[in-house]
Amino acid sequence: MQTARELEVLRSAVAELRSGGGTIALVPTMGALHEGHLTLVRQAKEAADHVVASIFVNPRQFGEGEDLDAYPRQLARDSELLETEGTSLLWAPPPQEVYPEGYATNISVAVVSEGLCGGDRPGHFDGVATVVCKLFNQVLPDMAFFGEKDWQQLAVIRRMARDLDLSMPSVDTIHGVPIVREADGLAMSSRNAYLSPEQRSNAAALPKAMKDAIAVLAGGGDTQRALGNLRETLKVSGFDSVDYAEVRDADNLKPLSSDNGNARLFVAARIGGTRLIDNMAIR
Ligand SMILES: Nc1ncnc2c1ncn2[C@@H]1O[C@H](COP(=O)(O)OP(=O)(O)OP(=O)(O)O)[C@@H](O)[C@H]1O
Ligand SMILES: CC(C)(CO)[C@@H](O)C(=O)[O-]
Ligand code: BAL
Repeated sequence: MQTARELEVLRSAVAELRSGGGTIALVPTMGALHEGHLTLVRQAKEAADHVVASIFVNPRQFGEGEDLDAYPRQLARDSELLETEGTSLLWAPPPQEVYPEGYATNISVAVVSEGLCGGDRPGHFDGVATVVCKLFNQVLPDMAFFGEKDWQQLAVIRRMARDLDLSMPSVDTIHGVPIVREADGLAMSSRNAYLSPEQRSNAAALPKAMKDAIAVLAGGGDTQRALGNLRETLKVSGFDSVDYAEVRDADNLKPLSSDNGNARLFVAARIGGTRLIDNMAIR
């Protein structure tokens, strides 16, 4: 597996892969890889001839006071994991390669970015859309893979690809991969590493409380009452606060009645300083 840290090197490595005539799948990440990321890589490998993975902790998607500096960086370990999975090329640029002196462009996707994580993290999805558009243009992949853990992020990226008429990849080849969970149900996330053993054990209350709420909602129970109970359960289970617990349309992310077949439950909650997110279909 080749690692590129400069755009020029990336472009010639991608051209080399292309010269064999095969297809390319891109898997964008911020590193500190876990089984969730590796599942994306495996699905990408099944779908394309070559997998290009990126590792870039994108400063533009972190707000003031967020964990940009603390975010785990473990490039050597991540490279080994990617190589073992048969990744062809790793794109791991330093920040100045992505945002050189004078960089001035922002991509902002309205509507799907509003509320949920977009409400709690102002500017976050501008940062995501901007860097993902750049990654797409840098690699020009035939397809790309993202996790459904970050469901709103996936909706933002698809909206951007549709609105900007992107063709490499086109919106139809932006694939979502179901959430990979730990044995106790907690969605895998690089930020789980911030949790103390006690917090980690308490964190399992999040998927459990969501499943309980879904059982009530799918049975026709009152939405506000079910969401209120979910908030209460999280608080008594060791969570410090709940940023949001909402039912929304799975596709356009507009608020939706829980008896609609396309309804999905979205929750973000904090345990110590760590913010965890999850989402599940209501059915
Ligand atoms: N548990 C998971 N299941 C499926 N996909 C995942 C999972 N965790 C992360 N991903 C996906 O991997 C890609 C890279 O995500 P990222 O590097 O931010 O990891 P993360 O674990 O989500 O980290 P964070 O803790 O910052 O949320 C994204 O498309 C994300 O949705
Ligand atoms: C898509 C992404 C790599 C953009 O920085 C990031 O938001 C992530 O890892 O989910
Ligand atoms: N996994 C989404 C990236 C972020 O939280 O910044």
